[in-house]
Amino acid sequence: MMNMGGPSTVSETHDFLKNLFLDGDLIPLPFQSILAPIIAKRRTPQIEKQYADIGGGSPILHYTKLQGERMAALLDELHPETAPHKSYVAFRYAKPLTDETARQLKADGVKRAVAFTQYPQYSCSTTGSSLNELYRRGKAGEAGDIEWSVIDRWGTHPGFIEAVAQNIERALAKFPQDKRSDVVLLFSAHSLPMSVVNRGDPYVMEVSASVAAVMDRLGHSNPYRLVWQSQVGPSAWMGPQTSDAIKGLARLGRKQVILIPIAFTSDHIETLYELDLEYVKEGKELGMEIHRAESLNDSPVFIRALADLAAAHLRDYSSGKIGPTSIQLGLRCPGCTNATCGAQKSWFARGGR
Ligand SMILES: C=CC1=C(C)c2cc3[nH]c(cc4nc(cc5[nH]c(cc1n2)c(C)c5CCC(=O)O)C(CCC(=O)O)=C4C)c(C)c3C=C
Ligand SMILES: [Fe+2]
Ligand SMILES: [Fe+2]
Repeated sequence: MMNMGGPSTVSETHDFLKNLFLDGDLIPLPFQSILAPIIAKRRTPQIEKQYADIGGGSPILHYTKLQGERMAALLDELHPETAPHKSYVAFRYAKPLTDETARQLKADGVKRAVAFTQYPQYSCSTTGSSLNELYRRGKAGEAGDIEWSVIDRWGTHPGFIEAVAQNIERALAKFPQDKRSDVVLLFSAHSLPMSVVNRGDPYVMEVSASVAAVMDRLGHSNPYRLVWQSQVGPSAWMGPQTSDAIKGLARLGRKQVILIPIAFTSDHIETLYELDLEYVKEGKELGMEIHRAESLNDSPVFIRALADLAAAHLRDYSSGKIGPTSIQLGLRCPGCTNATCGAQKSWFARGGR
């Protein structure tokens, strides 16, 4: 279960930020190993305060473990040929880090594993970075002798779409019935720098596909937009920004809104701090009735979707219908200049050999 992770306690915030700013696949910096600790140190107090305000840490480890354990139990029933199944968590910036998990796989004598991204939509900055790190560890022999395959994206899987749609329906039910069809559905995803979008990163297209699939499932019952949040730094990022969109809707008199996190499956500061504490509050001050759809967290519909995805992957892989990775993973972004991306894709295409 690959994801970025988050500080489980406030005191882990600094190490989390340091690992994040050290990642050249996410933020390429000149003199990275010198600059990263300086930037991390400078940002730590502000981000620590945000984690303190949402209850003292990120719930991502709790939910990822829970999702993985429940998925593995379902998988034993859905695909008994490869049972027993066991889930491991490999985070990119928080414990358990990918190198620690690699050593655990080796110690447990694992011979077959699926690198399962927990980001529904693919970006080189997220899933790509996790795969690059796993490739480095695997190639160095840290994970032992494993036959690898990869589930690298699943943003339009019907079970995932169903789980999101059900959470939207629950949020819609909070509005009076006669006003419900006027409520604006504001899908919000973490933004990307335009330099990454223009390199040909598939994330914006894949998030859009998720939104289109959710709206199909809802029978296009409401007006909607896809907006982008959490940009950092002075460069140009994908817009419109979520906070500007909320203010704009208020100005236009569209004062009933549901915010929907669409690119992350468990709660984190973007939902609990940025959406709930900042934007929902801002919206209310502008006289809006604004609610947030819940994150997927422990949604049984979502966990069943993870198990279905894994079962289909194992079945199709065993029968030779699919290779170790999706066909789409094999294509580097037209503007990619990161040699690790190329080496990583070839390594996983050979099953990690
Ligand atoms: C699908 C989700 C995410 C994408 C895509 C993404 C790209 C991306 N992020 C940065 C820079 C930062 N991200 C930070 C924190 C952070 N990012 C995501 C998700 C995605 N990022 C999450 C869930 C978090 C954790 C915070 C939380 O909500 O719990 C940070 C650190 C926080 C800060 O200093 O503000 C930075 C920096 C870039 C540059 C990027 C694409 C290239
Ligand atoms: Fe981010
Ligand atoms: Fe790349």
